Amino acid sequence: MADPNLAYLALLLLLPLSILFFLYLIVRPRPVRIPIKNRHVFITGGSSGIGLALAQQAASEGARVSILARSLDKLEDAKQAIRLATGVDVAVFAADVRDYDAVTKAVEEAGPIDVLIVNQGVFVPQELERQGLDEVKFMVDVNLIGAFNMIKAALPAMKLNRSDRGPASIALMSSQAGQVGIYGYTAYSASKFGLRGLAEALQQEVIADDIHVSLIFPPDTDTPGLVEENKRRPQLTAIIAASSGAMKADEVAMKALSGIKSSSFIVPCNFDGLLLSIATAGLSPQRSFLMAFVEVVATGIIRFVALCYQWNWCRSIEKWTLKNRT
Ligand SMILES: NC(=O)C1=CN([C@@H]2O[C@H](COP(=O)(O)OP(=O)(O)OC[C@H]3O[C@@H](n4cnc5c(N)ncnc54)[C@H](OP(=O)(O)O)[C@@H]3O)[C@@H](O)[C@H]2O)C=CC1
Ligand SMILES: CCCCCCCCCCCCCCCC(=O)[C@@H](N)CO
Repeated sequence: MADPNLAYLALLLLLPLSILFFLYLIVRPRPVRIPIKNRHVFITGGSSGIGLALAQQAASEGARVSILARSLDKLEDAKQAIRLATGVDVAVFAADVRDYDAVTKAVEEAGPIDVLIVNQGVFVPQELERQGLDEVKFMVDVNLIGAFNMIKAALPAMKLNRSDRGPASIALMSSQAGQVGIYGYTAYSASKFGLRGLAEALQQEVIADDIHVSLIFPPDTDTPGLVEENKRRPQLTAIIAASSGAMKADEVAMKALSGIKSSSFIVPCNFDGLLLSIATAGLSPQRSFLMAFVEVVATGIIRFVALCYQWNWCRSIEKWTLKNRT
């Protein structure tokens, strides 16, 4: 005689397994591998911090690498550093991403791109009430409009002969502050949230051309940019941002590159980032059926954890305000 407990157990196992199988059937777009070796990787903001680490890793994996930034001096220094570390020469392009004509010229000179990494970014933290609109516009222009300029300039040649050249990637460097708004980051968070809208819509437009979009979400990362930022970061910004541990530029570059290679749409960089990505999954594509399963099962409990973070942040703001109000 069959044990009824066993029957319950079988049912209990059957439910998650069938959800898993269902997700395996339906996740779209399907994951693809995006090779790096012998391909043209073009990195904006490639002369410093995360971009420089990405350029170095891509070069050491056998890619043909181009880097773009404003200062030619910093580009030449980066080129030298990459040559020393890898023995590989990268091509450098001095242009401001806010200048569409300059960017178009650079992209034409560099030749058709297989992997475009839009990584340039500026961050000037400040309460909106105290921040000038010039700084607000600066961040939106460089971080968001700069991404539009780069993609518009690169896309036509990226699409050309794609079927002979294999799958391509457009990766955008967002930030955890592009998944949750943080005190002192009104303009910065808006620019980075903006990249998400751009990326979700763009992925639908270019999937038929075998182009795969990735959005990367690093926490605080030890770079020259962060050193500058820290000189004027409001205390509360630092307190709240410390909710996610800091990373090294090399670690972020490694996570980013492996996310790009596996064509992941959302690329978190650490464990808090993974929780954050599940909490904010929304209607983004998820190419991994395993991650899709984790999202389906864990979203409720992670929302609970997210509300605890909000509670904690609000408490920090209250305490800080009490202490600093005369
Ligand atoms: N460091 C951090 O804590 C985090 C950073 N990020 C994001 O990662 C990206 C890289 O940050 P990070 O490595 O710290 O930055 P850095 O400040 O160290 O480097 C920024 C790079 O972007 C270039 N750049 C800046 N403005 C422009 C422009 N208008 N046109 C072309 N290039 C430009 C810089 O060169 P030049 O000045 O010569 O133009 C430099 O190469 C940014 O998008 C940032 O928002 C995300 C999360 C955390
Ligand atoms: C559901 C559970 C969630 C748990 C984790 C939440 C952690 C959020 C921390 C956000 C930190 C934002 C840092 C931005 C860094 C950056 O972009 C700058 N250094 C550049 O300006």
